[in-house]
Amino acid sequence: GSVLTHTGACARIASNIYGKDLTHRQACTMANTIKYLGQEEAQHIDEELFDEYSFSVDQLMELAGLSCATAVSKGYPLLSLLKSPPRVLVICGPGNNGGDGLVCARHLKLFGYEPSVLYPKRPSKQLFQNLTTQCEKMDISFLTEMPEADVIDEVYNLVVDAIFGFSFKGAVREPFGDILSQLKKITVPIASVDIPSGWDVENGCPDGIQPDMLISLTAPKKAANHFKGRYHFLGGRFVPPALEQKYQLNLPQYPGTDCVQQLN
Ligand SMILES: NC(=O)C1=CN([C@@H]2O[C@H](COP(=O)(O)OP(=O)(O)OC[C@H]3O[C@@H](n4cnc5c(N)ncnc54)[C@H](OP(=O)(O)O)[C@@H]3O)[C@@H](O)[C@H]2O)[C@H](O)CC1
Ligand SMILES: [K+]
Repeated sequence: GSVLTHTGACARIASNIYGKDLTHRQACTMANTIKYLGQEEAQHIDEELFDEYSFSVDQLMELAGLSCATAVSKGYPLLSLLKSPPRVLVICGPGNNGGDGLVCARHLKLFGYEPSVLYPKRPSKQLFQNLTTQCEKMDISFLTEMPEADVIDEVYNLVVDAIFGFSFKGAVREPFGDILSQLKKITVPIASVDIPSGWDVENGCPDGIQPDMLISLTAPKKAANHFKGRYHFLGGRFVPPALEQKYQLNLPQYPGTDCVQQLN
């Protein structure tokens, strides 16, 4: 057939194959055929990484959190920040998404940012205690309560949302309802880890938070179809090729040795 530009290829896919009501972003996704995962599929892949491939949570969390800090440094470089010192608020939830946030905070500190962490519901597992100690020992401050939206806008350059990931279900329970309602009011950018918190993992949430950056880990989840922010990154470069093939993830090639790649 004829040689098509990227836009032309996406337009053809949108109109000829999948119907005319696709956005350019959706058509791109299909043209590149990277798979967007449902909730159960994401959980199966996660289990398989641990049970069949013998990874430990610590290992993958370290790579996931490093990816997040790297994506933040690409989207919001230190020299571009409007407020000095380069403060970043990292909000961590009670599961592994929150663990990714703690790792991200530690790497952001190493990159020269000044992260503060809000970690209101802490699991008793040793892993999370260790990650908390590592942050404390690096002089990362832990907040005792969620700042009001206007205070966040005044003090911080951006917020990393590591509250909920692919295991989120049902109506948001406190204290996270209050936290998310403040996040809906802020004007500084939000960078969401894996899924914008409070969004249904597959269907999104039209009146939820609207992050400026999404860092999808392993592979995007279906909710990413509803992401309208400026930066969509893929991170978590740890998927063994056989697992990628089994689930037909069709991950795009990471550039060189980078741990993240920008999807759009
Ligand atoms: N394979 C990978 O790519 C890896 C991804 N990682 C990250 O892990 C998360 C998934 O982590 P998981 O621990 O399974 O779950 P979450 O962090 O999404 O959330 C679980 C906790 O959230 C609570 N929860 C759930 N729903 C609600 C709600 N409606 N209101 C309030 N709280 C809620 C839940 O609480 P319970 O009381 O139900 O226990 C859990 O405490 C993935 O997204 C990645 O970010 C790994 O780091 C590495 C491998
Ligand atoms: K999140």
